[in-house]
Amino acid sequence: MSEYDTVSADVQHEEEIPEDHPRYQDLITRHRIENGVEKGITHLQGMHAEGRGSAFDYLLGEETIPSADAAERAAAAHLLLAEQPVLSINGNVAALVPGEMVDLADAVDADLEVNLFNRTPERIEAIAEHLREHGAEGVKGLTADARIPNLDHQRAKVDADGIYAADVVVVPLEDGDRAEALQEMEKTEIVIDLNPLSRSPQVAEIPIVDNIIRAVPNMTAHAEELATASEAELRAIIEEFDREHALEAAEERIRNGV
Ligand SMILES: Nc1ncnc2c1ncn2[C@@H]1O[C@H](COP(=O)(O)OP(=O)(O)OP(=O)(O)O)[C@@H](O)[C@H]1O
Ligand SMILES: CC(C)(COP(=O)(O)O)[C@@H](O)C(=O)O
Ligand code: BAL
Repeated sequence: MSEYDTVSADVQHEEEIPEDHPRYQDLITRHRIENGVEKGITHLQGMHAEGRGSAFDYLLGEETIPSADAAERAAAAHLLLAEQPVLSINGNVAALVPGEMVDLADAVDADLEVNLFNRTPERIEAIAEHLREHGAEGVKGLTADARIPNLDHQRAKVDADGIYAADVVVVPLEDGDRAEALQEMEKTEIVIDLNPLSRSPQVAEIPIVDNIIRAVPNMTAHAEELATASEAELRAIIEEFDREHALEAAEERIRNGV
């Protein structure tokens, strides 16, 4: 029996959730994680991670705060300027925003790479297939012929022509150790994480403190709007972005509601 067999098969479908429920988006999110576990793409621990994120989102007011929108615009600018951008996909990301990640990859000409903390061949293949079902053409992460230096564990496994070679990497819902190790490789790291105190946003050049469900479509919208911007304009957007302010503004909203 696999760990997934212990999860109830009685998973509600999204369309059964009343749209006028005041916490509709949070309910949808929970159900997507539950469905991800059922399908073998999300690890059971993904539910704990979702619970942590959900608590922070509640305190943020379940909205994209202005500093997060600025971070999402700066992230789009970085991705458009990148030579080899890669979007990292774990089991939670695959369950929550598969089509949206494919759209972002298309908008900025990035690769998608499956990169897991709880790595198994079955989950890697199931996630790659799930992304393909949502329109992805080439999915990286299956070759795993390179290692992130100074990082023990399965989570160090990456593709030599993917995350290993990337100049800009989007790492949503990332663990702090891997975020730090990628930072040491001198990559421009864009982290999406609802906890501004988590180690990952703390080390990222662009910390996005927002729910991935809102952040990714907003990054794509910014990228589409900036598609014809000059290099100087994109660099100015990046220059203007203040990462310390973004982290402080998110913490202030969570602690004091302002
Ligand atoms: N839907 C979501 N959107 C954005 N962030 C989320 C979402 N769901 C969960 N998170 C965040 O993703 C992170 C996943 O946890 P993870 O174990 O990878 O990091 P951690 O151990 O909490 O922190 P650290 O980065 O210090 O290791 C948590 O910080 C959680 O708040
Ligand atoms: C559950 C997860 C957020 C992702 O795990 P995976 O899909 O295996 O990369 C993990 O990093 C954790 O915090 O426990
Ligand atoms: N994400 C798995 C546990 C951690 O290192 O945060």
